[in-house]
Amino acid sequence: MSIKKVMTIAGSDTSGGAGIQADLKTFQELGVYGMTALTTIVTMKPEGWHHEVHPLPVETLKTQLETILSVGIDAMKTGMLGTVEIIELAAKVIDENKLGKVVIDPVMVCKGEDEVLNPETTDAMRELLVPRATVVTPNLFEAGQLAKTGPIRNMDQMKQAAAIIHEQGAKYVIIKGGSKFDHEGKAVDLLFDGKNYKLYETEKIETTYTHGAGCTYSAAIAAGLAKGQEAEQAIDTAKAFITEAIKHGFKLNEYVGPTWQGAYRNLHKNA
Ligand SMILES: Nc1ncnc2c1ncn2[C@@H]1O[C@H](COP(=O)(O)OP(=O)(O)O)[C@@H](O)[C@H]1O
Ligand SMILES: Cc1ncc(COP(=O)(O)O)c(C=O)c1O
Repeated sequence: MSIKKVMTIAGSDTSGGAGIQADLKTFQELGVYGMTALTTIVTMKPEGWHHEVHPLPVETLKTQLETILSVGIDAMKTGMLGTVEIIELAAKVIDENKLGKVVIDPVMVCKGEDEVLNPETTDAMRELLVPRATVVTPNLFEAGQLAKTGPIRNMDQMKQAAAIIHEQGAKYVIIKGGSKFDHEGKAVDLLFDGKNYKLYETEKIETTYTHGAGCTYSAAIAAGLAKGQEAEQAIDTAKAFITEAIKHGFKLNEYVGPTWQGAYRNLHKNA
């Protein structure tokens, strides 16, 4: 049996819910082999759980990429990149290795944190990574930033932003309405492939335990692409996977509740 290999270029979430930790758990659950190129380490202050970001030297990232690419990969994803230099490096690696199955999760801030956005990294993401994406997975806020439309409040604005981001070069754009978008009480994501819009509607799960949802979702898409699925099929599975993981999100401490990637396997145990 040949196991497909996926690379994630992302940050380490020391609390285990998001970042490369979420990516690796998702890869494992979906039957692909994960390899990690770490950009940064995020720690949380026990009092108040404020995030502190500890970037790694770019040279260390380069060495990790060399290691992974010497093995070879079937797909890749990006998560928290942090600096323009790292975004440039990711773009270079995609080009030099002719990587064709690329999921870009344009992480801009951590959930619940009011970090100041760095406009330069947003610009670099828009100009260097969106054009190289097979699938780009912005949440509502990130979609507004990439498309430069400002806040997205209704379906027309969501469609407009998706079309603009597609125009920037991504083959598939999926904007995650998630819990923040109000659409008849449903959690709605919008997929645009340049021709058609497809709506993913699921029940809105009443929970705040969604830490790592975005990372998990994009990792699941990358796993599907690695296995040879078409983008839409990979997104269908990723949506079912994340919905189950959110349903089984749990309280880690008084500040945070991660999603549970192990939930999907139970759904299929008796199938
Ligand atoms: N409360 C919820 N109920 C159902 N689905 C949700 C909920 N929150 C997020 N999702 C889904 O989880 C996935 C990740 O979305 P989101 O949490 O918005 O990403 P991010 O972590 O990047 O902000 C999307 O498919 C979104 O629709
Ligand atoms: C390393 C890292 N990557 C990504 C994220 C984004 O997480 P989410 O999937 O909840 O949007 C976080 C948030 O804490 C993080 O620490």
